[in-house]
Amino acid sequence: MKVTAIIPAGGYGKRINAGIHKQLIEISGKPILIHTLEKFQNCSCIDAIIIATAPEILLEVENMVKKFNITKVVEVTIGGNERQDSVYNALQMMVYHHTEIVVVHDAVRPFITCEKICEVISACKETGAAVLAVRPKETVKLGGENGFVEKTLDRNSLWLVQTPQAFYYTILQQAYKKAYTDSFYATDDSALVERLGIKVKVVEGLYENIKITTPEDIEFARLIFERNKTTRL
Ligand SMILES: Nc1ccn([C@@H]2O[C@H](COP(=O)(O)OP(=O)(O)OP(=O)(O)O)[C@@H](O)[C@H]2O)c(=O)n1
Ligand SMILES: C[C@](O)(CO)[C@H](O)COP(=O)(O)O
Repeated sequence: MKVTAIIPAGGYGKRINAGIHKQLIEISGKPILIHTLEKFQNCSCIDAIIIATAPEILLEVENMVKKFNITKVVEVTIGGNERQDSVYNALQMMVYHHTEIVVVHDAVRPFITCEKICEVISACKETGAAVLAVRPKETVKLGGENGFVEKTLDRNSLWLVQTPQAFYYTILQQAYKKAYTDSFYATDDSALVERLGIKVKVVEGLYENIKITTPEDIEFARLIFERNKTTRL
């Protein structure tokens, strides 16, 4: 089965506000986007990669892909206003790059491993839809009115969802079609698939697979890269 990764890289990073698109911030000598792409390039479970990025950095991203020899990239397309729009644009490119399985992964989660990518794909092959997720480490409360706690949630049935998320192409395409018909927006792809009544399998993720979101995440990311460099020696 052919597996294509979609890498949404069309955001800016307002919460980090670094003066450049956060996926282009250099850590350990390379842009975050390249660190992420290299994980997919060097993973035998992935056949092709499609990137959706902001129009103002599209040329820069294309040049980076060439410079760092990310040869699995078959298309760099324009992203949209929301993450969902960026993934949708990339999904439309499958008309030219036929695939059976689609794996969506945030450009700003550079600590993913090939092992976890392959695990999510295997679960998807069995079930049609699978996501990576970790269990909350802390007690989780539901907020009520005026800053008071409504109640304490049962942690054992909660998951913090990450990417990659893998789907049969036909399922994801149908989920996106329905979402746009209903003007429905969500923060991840599996939420659209759930609306079709399809069960999404959870694969245990990695706490280290952070989404670089706020300024302290950049500091965490630098530390993880430094540690990885030393442990590899
Ligand atoms: N219109 C958008 C918004 C986000 N993304 C991508 O979706 C992933 C997760 O987005 P996140 O980092 O949460 O959002 P950003 O929009 O990049 O950050 P912010 O909300 O702080 O501006 C990132 O790889 C980001 O580039 C995208 O492709 N298109
Ligand atoms: C898709 C995602 O990475 C799963 O955690 C996340 O939902 C994206 O979050 P965002 O901050 O809403 O872009």
